[in-house]
Amino acid sequence: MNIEKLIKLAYTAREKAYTPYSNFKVGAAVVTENNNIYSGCNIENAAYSPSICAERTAIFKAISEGESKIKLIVIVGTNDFTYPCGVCRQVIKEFAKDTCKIIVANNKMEYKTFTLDELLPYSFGPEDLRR
Ligand SMILES: O=c1ccn([C@H]2C[C@H](O)[C@@H](CO)O2)c(=O)[nH]1
Ligand SMILES: [Zn+2]
Repeated sequence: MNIEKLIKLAYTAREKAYTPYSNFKVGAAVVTENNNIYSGCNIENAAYSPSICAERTAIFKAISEGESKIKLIVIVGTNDFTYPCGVCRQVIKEFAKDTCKIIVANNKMEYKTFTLDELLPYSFGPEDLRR
């Protein structure tokens, strides 16, 4: 699936965002190494801390369906470019292929592409526990 279609999928996922507290809606779409696609939105909670970001919703949907690695994630926020929070960067680290692309898009179909190393340098991950 091309990037434009994935961005559109993330826009559609964003429509489902449950954000009564922030009213900041985010959508995400991931492509797994098996070329399956999962999307997700942010889901907030009255107790605030149980809230989850769109990126983690999409990734956890993929993992819970038996996928193991993601090769691309697209993120669309409410206004301008929205970058993944630190927690989501760490979750991407856990499940990303080395070549994983992180694509941040705005509402005009414009997008920027990053590597995880750019967004999470000097990271800690699964390999650090295997030494
Ligand atoms: O990259 C981001 C940044 C924020 N949020 C969500 C968390 C919260 O529901 C709302 C405001 O922070 O946006 C995401 O889903 N992804
Ligand atoms: Zn996050």
